[in-house]
Amino acid sequence: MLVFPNAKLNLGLYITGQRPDGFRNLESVFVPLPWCDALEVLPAAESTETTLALTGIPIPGDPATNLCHRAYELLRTDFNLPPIRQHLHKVVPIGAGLGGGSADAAFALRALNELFELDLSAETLVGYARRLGSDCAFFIANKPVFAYEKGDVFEEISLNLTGTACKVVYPGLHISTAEAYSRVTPRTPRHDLREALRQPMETWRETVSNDFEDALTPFYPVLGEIKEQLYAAGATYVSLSGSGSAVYGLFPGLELPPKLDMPNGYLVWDGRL
Ligand SMILES: C[C@@](CO)(OP(=O)(O)O)[C@H](O)COP(=O)(O)OP(=O)(O)OC[C@H]1O[C@@H](n2ccc(N)nc2=O)[C@H](O)[C@@H]1O
Ligand SMILES: Nc1ncnc2c1ncn2[C@@H]1O[C@H](COP(=O)(O)OP(=O)(O)O)[C@@H](O)[C@H]1O
Repeated sequence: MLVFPNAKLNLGLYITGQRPDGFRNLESVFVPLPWCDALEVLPAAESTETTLALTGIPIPGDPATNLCHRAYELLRTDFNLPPIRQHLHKVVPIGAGLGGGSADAAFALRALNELFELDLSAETLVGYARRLGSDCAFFIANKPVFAYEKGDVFEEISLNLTGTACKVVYPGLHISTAEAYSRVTPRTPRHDLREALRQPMETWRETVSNDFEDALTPFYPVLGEIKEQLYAAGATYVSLSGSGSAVYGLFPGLELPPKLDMPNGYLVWDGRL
């Protein structure tokens, strides 16, 4: 089975409080971004070992800790799964705030559910996904949601950005999620996010922000430079996604975003949501 795990964008992100379990409470809107990896999941012969082949962008860390493998191991604790062969071709940049690793894990859970006819409901898959990472559960239903608590509890929203031209710029900076959280002091959001997003996109620049962007830009000024470039190119709304370092611009009304020259080593995605 071949699946294409997509990335996500955060529209607004507020760190609202410290939790007793050490994590932070947050509020954000998650939107699917069709920048995709490719993941193949196949049953392997009974006598062979489970394998994971990795191509594309190199993923730091031991492959045994790869989220695709961890998704399989998690289901194997509850179900009698045969050995499998997985091949992940990595395209979405890592540590970019685009949730690529979490998407791989969620799509692996979904693929295993189908391939081995486990008949797990979306709700049950969400339960497994939560155990692999806070972002992971989003990719089970994979549609725009208002996320709160650890970013793993969702409410439907009626926001529709389908077809909006979008440019995502990843400057090659790997910012770990843990580092990003350590730089933010929780506070009450100045604007109600759902209410702000109901207003015309032209107003979002003043009312929709990302607490990580404010905390990280002084340490990584390149984030501010990319933001200025995207606004100068005509974007209506620009923001850091998640904990960075990818910065995106939305260009409603255009077929595709304008071309921009970026330094070598930057990865750029142009397309429509
Ligand atoms: C910041 C967000 C926003 O969408 O996305 P990314 O920028 O990573 O894509 C998420 O909260 C990232 O969630 P995820 O990437 O799944 O993080 P996890 O693996 O669960 O946690 C990594 C580390 O981040 C911190 N963490 C994470 C989530 C949270 N609500 N509070 C935290 O304090 C903890 O230090 C934790 O050990
Ligand atoms: N399949 C995977 N793809 C990307 N990163 C993975 C994967 N499996 C494990 N990881 C680990 O997850 C971390 C980055 O996760 P990712 O979702 O790409 O970033 P972010 O949370 O910033 O969006 C890295 O430390 C990486 O080693």
